[in-house]
Amino acid sequence: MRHSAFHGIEKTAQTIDEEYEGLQARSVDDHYNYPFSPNTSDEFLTDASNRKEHSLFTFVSSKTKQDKNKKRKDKTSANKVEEEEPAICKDALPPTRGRLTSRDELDTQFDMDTEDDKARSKAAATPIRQSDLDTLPSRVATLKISERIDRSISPQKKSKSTINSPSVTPRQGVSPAPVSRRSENTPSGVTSTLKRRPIAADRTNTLRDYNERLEGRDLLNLVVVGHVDAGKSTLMGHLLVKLKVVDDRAMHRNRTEAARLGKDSFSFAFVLDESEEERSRGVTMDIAQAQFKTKTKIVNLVDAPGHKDFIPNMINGAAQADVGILVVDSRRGEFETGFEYGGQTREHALLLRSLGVSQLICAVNKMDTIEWSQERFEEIVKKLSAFLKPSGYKDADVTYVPVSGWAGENLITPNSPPLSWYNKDESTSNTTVNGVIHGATLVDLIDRLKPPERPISKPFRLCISDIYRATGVGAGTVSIAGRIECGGVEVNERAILRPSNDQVTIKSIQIENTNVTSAFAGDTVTLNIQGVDPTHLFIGNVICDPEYPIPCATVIQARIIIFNISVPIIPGTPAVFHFKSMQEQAKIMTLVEELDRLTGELKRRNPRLLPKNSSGVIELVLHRQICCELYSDVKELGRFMLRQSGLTMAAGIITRIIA
Ligand SMILES: Nc1nc2c(ncn2[C@@H]2O[C@H](COP(=O)(O)OP(=O)(O)OP(=O)(O)O)[C@@H](O)[C@H]2O)c(=O)[nH]1
Repeated sequence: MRHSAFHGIEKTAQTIDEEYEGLQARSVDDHYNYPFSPNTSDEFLTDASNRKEHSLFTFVSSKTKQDKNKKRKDKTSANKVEEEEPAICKDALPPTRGRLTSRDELDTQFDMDTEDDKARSKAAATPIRQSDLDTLPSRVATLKISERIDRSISPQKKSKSTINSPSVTPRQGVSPAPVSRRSENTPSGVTSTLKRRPIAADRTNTLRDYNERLEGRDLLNLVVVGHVDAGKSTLMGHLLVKLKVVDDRAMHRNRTEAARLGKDSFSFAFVLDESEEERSRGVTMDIAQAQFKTKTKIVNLVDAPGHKDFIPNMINGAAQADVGILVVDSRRGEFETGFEYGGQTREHALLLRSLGVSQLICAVNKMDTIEWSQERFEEIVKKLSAFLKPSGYKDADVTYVPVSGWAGENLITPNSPPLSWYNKDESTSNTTVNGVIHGATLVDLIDRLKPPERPISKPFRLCISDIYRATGVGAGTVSIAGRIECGGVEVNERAILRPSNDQVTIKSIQIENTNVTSAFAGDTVTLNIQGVDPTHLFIGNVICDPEYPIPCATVIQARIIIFNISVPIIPGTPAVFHFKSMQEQAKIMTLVEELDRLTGELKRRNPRLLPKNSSGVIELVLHRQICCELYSDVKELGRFMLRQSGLTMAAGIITRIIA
């Protein structure tokens, strides 16, 4: 199955290409000296509506692998990309110089919810003034969300032409009214919300079915990231072919299509890059999904785009992942472009860690082009590990493997002659030296990944990442897709949509286009639901257990780690709040505390600013309600990222829901 996508993109292919070439051509010095205008003032966002035409990506829609044209037609919603893109390619994140940011720091700091913390939180509950909220620049977000729903969900808009009609008036009858800032549904100052839901006796059977479905394997959600053109899609496409997930006929079609477009070298990438636009440009633009099995794992694969323009889509994919593969191009100059000169290698690795992914396989790709050089492989391993460790990845959780996606070498079979230095002999194989397990193929390394804990005994929560118009499942049914974050759900169960509170019935559940009777935490599913008003449905909404509804919030307190930003964060700093598959306009209203980055101890209360590479507690106001949990309750629904001007400012966790 695939929820790949295509976009209505307002930027031309030419512009993307020019920027990409510019990126490659830029020297180190150019990169570091490039003029940078961070746009941290309100002007940046209030002006955003005027710049709508310049916004690169407004909509994302989806299709399935099996029937993409049909799905495109039926598609009922699209993800929006809310990023304001900078005119420059300066990396959001720093080159390797000392400490950058550490997810470990986040985890350790974030796990320190002491009494002192609670007292601090209480003291910090500064009231938010309405005038503050009114100044929130929101127009762009509002327009985009409205259009998306307008185009996709309302039943009268069936034809593709209507869907794309520019005459659709944003907000007409579909956009929810701006939320009241103190929702009656949300208890003020929530510090813990989540109770364990006892597993009902009648669920034991479905749990047994669930385990049978996994055939004794572990379920793993895996995202593939890396700089543009590192070879992610080719690598994973070829792996799917080798694992016979893609049959010969389909591969033959890909080869013919690639030849027709004059892009023969992309034939394996076409396995995952299915949209016409992706194929003709040779660039992945949105995430693609597939599933494959190894000896010990059932892997839900997400292939993320590498180009910097598509980082929001990459975040969307990474938000669903438990583990990651970071693909780097081993060619001299190409690795450096992605890693050192403002490419996406570092940013993707850091974003993954910030999203909670702690296990990483680094696939050193295109080894066929450098004659499988041991020296070069070791040089790249050294550079990557010097960066990944201070970024929060433990040595034991990172492995490195030399591969060729194009040649299909070292994916599932070892012992290729050029890799004799890697395979060595029996005595040295399977020993780990600095993250290199001699003799291990890519699939071996996937098999070695530790499965994450699945919180199936917590109340059901599914954060919607895609919305379709359901077909063949009865009138009034809508299909939503997403990953179940916790708990489980069964066919015919009732659930509630938050924040609208629509009561819904789960009519059917699909995993990989197959109907199942139940699904549990970790499963990526499509639910066909009845009873929902389609105009209430938005990406980022949560379908949850009606007895234990998820809290909604517009004002939260959070602990953040700040990246290598150019301008310090001050009260009033606007940001785009990236949370699961959604983005929302936000404003940092109050700086509550500055914390010691390493120990998490209080450095000062009410600081005037939070500088780069620091850590602090902030209060954040969101333009619209989001459904979230405290990090201490459900990690996946309690962490977020703040971006601005196309750059990542900070990663954070929700410590308190204020309103
Ligand atoms: N020689 C060689 N070429 C490769 C290898 N892997 C990928 N390529 C080529 O690299 C180019 C880009 O490959 P893609 O798979 O589209 O790269 P990508 O990382 O998925 O690109 P984006 O998703 O757009 O960022 C294609 O021309 C591939 O044929 C490899 O192992 N060896």
